[in-house]
Amino acid sequence: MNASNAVGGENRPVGDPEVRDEPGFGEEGFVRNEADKASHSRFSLVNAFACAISGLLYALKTQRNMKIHVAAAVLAVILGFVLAIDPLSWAAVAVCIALVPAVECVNTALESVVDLVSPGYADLAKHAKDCAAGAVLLCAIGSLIVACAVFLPPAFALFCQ
Ligand SMILES: Nc1ncnc2c1ncn2[C@@H]1O[C@H](COP(=O)(O)OP(=O)(O)OP(=O)(O)O)[C@@H](O)[C@H]1O
Repeated sequence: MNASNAVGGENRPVGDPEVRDEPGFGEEGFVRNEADKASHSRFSLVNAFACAISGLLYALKTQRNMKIHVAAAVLAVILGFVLAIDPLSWAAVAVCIALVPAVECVNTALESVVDLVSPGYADLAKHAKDCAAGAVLLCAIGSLIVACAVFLPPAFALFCQ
């Protein structure tokens, strides 16, 4: 299947120079096609970071769950300082803080691709989205267990002394 887009209801290849200048393709109409990838001419490390940050911001803006993950991460960091957790506990908290939003980003990416290729109902689309949501749920449950293991003992010690 050829990569294409539907600006203004038309389907044209993403490498079409006219498409690059149209709204909806980044502020500078930035789109990479196969020729760009082969030449590596237009894609610096800064571009790569900018795209990654743009993806994180997109997920944060559009996904309610992402906002919840970020709020939980902020709460975990505050609790970590208040309860003076040890370095190993900080490492466990840091892994959870990175892992859950990362999986949510992958979930968001998968939802976007599914919506692109299957705008109407399809059993496979349902399974794909449900599995991705399941992955987020598993990570969130694991992180909750880690949070209980890390924060509950020092919290009890603090309030029961
Ligand atoms: N094209 C489709 N075909 C079949 N079922 C779909 C389709 N799109 C969505 N669904 C069903 O609706 C659910 C919610 O999909 P939606 O795209 O609204 O994700 P969401 O509300 O952002 O979910 P999440 O909370 O996991 O981010 C999916 O898990 C799936 O069961």
